[in-house]
Amino acid sequence: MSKVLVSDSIDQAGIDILSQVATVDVKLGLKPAELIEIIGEYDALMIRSSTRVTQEIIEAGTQLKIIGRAGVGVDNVDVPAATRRGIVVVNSPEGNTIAAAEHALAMILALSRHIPDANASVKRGAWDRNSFVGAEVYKKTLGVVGLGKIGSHVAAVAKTMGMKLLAYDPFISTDRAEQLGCQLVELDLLFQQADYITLHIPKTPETTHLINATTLAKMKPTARIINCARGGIIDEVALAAALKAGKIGGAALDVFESEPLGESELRSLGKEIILTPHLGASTAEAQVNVAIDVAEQIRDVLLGLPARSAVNIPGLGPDVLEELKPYMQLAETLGNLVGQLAGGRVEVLNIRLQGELATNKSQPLVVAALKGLLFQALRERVNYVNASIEAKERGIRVIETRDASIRDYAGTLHLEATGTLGTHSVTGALLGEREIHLTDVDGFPINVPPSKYMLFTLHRDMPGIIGKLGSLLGSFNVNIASMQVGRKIVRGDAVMALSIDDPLPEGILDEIIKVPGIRDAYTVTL
Ligand SMILES: NC(=O)C1=CN([C@@H]2O[C@H](COP(=O)(O)OP(=O)(O)OC[C@H]3O[C@@H](n4cnc5c(N)ncnc54)[C@H](O)[C@@H]3O)[C@@H](O)[C@H]2O)C=CC1
Ligand SMILES: O=C(O)CCC(=O)C(=O)O
Repeated sequence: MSKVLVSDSIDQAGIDILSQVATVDVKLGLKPAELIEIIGEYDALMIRSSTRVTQEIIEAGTQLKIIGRAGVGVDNVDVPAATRRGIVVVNSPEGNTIAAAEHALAMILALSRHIPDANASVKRGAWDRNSFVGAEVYKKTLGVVGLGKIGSHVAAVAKTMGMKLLAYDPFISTDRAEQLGCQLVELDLLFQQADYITLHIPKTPETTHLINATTLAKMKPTARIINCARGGIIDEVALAAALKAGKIGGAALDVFESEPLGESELRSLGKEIILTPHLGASTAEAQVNVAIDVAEQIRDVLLGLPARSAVNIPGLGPDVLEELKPYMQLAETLGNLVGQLAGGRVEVLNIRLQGELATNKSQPLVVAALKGLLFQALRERVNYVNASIEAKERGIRVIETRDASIRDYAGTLHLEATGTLGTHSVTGALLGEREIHLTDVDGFPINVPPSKYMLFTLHRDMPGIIGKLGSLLGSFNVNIASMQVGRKIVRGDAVMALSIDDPLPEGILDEIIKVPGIRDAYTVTL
């Protein structure tokens, strides 16, 4: 049974899902050295934001197949190191969107009305109404930096509070911004005009210290900055200095350059600053959402299925991936089959997407086919993450064609590869949305579900051949589960596809080829 290590606190709903397929160990508060010492035993690691998954940890995780981040930001995971090792990194892109957006909105209002300090003052026994005169957000300008999932929700709610919205996001269209009631502007203009600036961007080299002494100097002296995105987007030293000097009006921070926040000037400031300990995603609802979302993906990957929100494989929306998943399994099975029929050293893999598949995104299917093709060479080391890189390193060229015409099935996938055993092709389709069927081998029509052990023969369609093959297999104690012959013309060439219960014993292929009429025989394990 697989083993999963959960090293940050995760909702029980996630643990329950993982427990369906794995032994789950929850070990919180591990020091890096302790994690390095034990990670080698685990197939999966599930974290939130406290565990830093460094290259060293990834290298020590010799069995690791997947790292699941129960949240959005994966900046606490060395994703390139994981990719190099073929480890899938998944997150929950939407599970905590509302929670983080509502935290930012709460920060805006709490900062405007001095709620934390007023509350603390009453609790101390005072009744001071003069020190806490606030400001209204109505008709004020909110500058949203990053109009993605969280930024959009903040904008939508702020709009209903009567705020004027400016937004900066170089990757969002004017149309989308307009739909949200935002005016897309350059960053400098947003800094100059906004009364509130809320950050909803990832931390990248471009966004690190985006808010610094220079940009702070462009803002209104009354401007309030909210950061519920990532620490390090704001230069904390510059922010503390600007607040002290009255160059800006206030700040509310949920995230910090270093977490937990250590010694910091920020702690010494008064009601102009609100600090929360990275609580953006800390709602009961969000924690259930992210735990389920990520645990399901870990479960799927441990079962050999693709993950819907992998950050280090060519991404597709979860809906598209969910729809493509059965076809990805078809592609992988066909890749594995054609790879074994063709033998090693495949240089070109031809993939034809037929029918409804022709209009689909092909990349996941190509990746899945390559994963199958390379399985014999790399076994468990090949996965959806590294299949393309491994194929490229082996000089395998992929040629993709599309044919939208519908034949017998809504969508079929045809793979052809040339290797040390010659050129071979296989075609497959889905029956009833999920059931894989082989519909063609080497140009001969068949209709069989793939099975773990299979035998294919190329033979002359003539009386007695099936009986002879059956007797031969029987003499080697090989039990045939099913058999089908595919032929184009009567008494011409034909292909026989047999499902057998056990692997074919050593040496039997040579005997099969000696049967008069049989020209070639191949055995595969799927
Ligand atoms: N405080 C907390 O507990 C939480 C924090 N987060 C953080 O919130 C941030 C936003 O998350 P989502 O909205 O889910 O992400 P998202 O990916 O939906 O949106 C990010 C937006 O930032 C934009 N962007 C990227 N680079 C930019 C740049 N240089 N300038 C301006 N815009 C840029 C992108 O185009 C995108 O629209 C992330 O950093 C995430 O890690 C998310 C959840 C909880
Ligand atoms: O797990 C958490 O509480 C942090 C959430 C977060 O920062 C994120 O999802 O990016």
